[in-house]
Amino acid sequence: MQLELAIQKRYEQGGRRFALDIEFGCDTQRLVLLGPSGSGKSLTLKAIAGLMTPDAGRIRLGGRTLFDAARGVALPARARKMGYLFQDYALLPHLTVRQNVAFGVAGSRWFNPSRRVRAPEAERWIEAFGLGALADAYPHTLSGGQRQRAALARALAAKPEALLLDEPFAALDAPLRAHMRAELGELLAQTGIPLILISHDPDDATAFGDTVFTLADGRLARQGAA
Ligand SMILES: Nc1ncnc2c1ncn2[C@@H]1O[C@H](COP(=O)(O)OP(=O)(O)OP(=O)(O)O)[C@@H](O)[C@H]1O
Repeated sequence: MQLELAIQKRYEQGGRRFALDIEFGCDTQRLVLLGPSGSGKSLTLKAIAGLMTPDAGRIRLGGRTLFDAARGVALPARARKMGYLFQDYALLPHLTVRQNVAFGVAGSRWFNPSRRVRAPEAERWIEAFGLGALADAYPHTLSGGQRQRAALARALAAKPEALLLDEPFAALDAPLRAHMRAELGELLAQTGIPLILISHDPDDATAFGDTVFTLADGRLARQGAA
């Protein structure tokens, strides 16, 4: 993955100010952005996904210009084809695991997959994450780890250009966290899908940080973990 990013964004609201001013380049398959709460990690990830528009700068990924303020380029989020996973897993609560994963395959928010239909691409990921026995279950009946697996299956079923993960293991207990890290590592190696992961946890940098950048107060504080 070749990622070049240089973005600026200012917020001023109710007397609070935040200025994001980040610039880095990376050419490894896996990138981890570390930093304390409020350092600008989620904003940076959202800018890559197309969910936040910087005031200035540019973002290029794999030779594609996703954003270039000076040239008036800002690809819409859907055209960027990122598998973005929020902290809260973002499964659709009224759909079963199978329907949630199939929703990822269809890649359209207007598509309403039937409970009976089995899309081969969805079944592949349900299988890969060991979710077969839970395929007809609804998200509120699953454990944190099971929801995490279902959300990852859904994101990967859409064949994303890159997987963008926001604190993916924060809600899991320590043994499950280690297990999910290993599982995700294997899947990334098998599929070759690039990963950008943001976290507070230095163990995520050890596991996935081919390149690690540490942010502090909206800026790049250093290359590597603290
Ligand atoms: N829409 C917004 N309007 C105003 N300020 C915002 C907005 N979005 C984010 N911020 C501010 O930008 C700063 C960085 O936020 P960001 O979500 O990127 O932090 P983070 O490093 O991901 O933190 P955490 O680890 O807690 O998720 C915070 O101080 C936040 O309050």
